[in-house]
Amino acid sequence: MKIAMASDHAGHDLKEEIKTWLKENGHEVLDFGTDSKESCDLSDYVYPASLAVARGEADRGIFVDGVGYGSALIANRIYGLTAAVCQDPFCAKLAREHTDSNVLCIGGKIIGSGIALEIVDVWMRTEPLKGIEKYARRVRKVEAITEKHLKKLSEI
Ligand SMILES: O=C(CO)[C@H](O)[C@H](O)COP(=O)(O)O
Repeated sequence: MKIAMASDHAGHDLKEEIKTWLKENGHEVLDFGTDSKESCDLSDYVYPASLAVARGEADRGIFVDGVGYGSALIANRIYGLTAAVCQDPFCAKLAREHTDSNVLCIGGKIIGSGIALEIVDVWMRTEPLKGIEKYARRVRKVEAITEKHLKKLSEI
């Protein structure tokens, strides 16, 4: 898969570790920065990476900041993106199976690299349970809310 990655200073080191893991496991990474631990503003990196996912230039996104929420906040404002903050592999499994997330957000200040790589591994391998009606229905309802409140990129 082609994965768009982004971080701020707080997520930089973990982003680099995840990037290495993804490449070692046969994935392509589009790295939108940041490139150092110098203090920066998350949206400068997560927004362009989010657009890459929304445009289909990447299959999914993995964003890393201090706690993960800022990245999800930004990504979930973009049509077509469904970002989940995951703090353990169980969250990652359900974020794919139940809510079909296409962006994973992790907090570098709260998650060690060992558990982070487990989260990424599970999230990358897990498919949505589209055959189970209750999950499919819930995803459709979220899509209906999106249609009502978010603009498609082509309409902006
Ligand atoms: O976690 C974050 C957003 O979800 C950011 O990484 C965090 O807010 C950065 O804070 P600071 O500039 O104090 O390191």
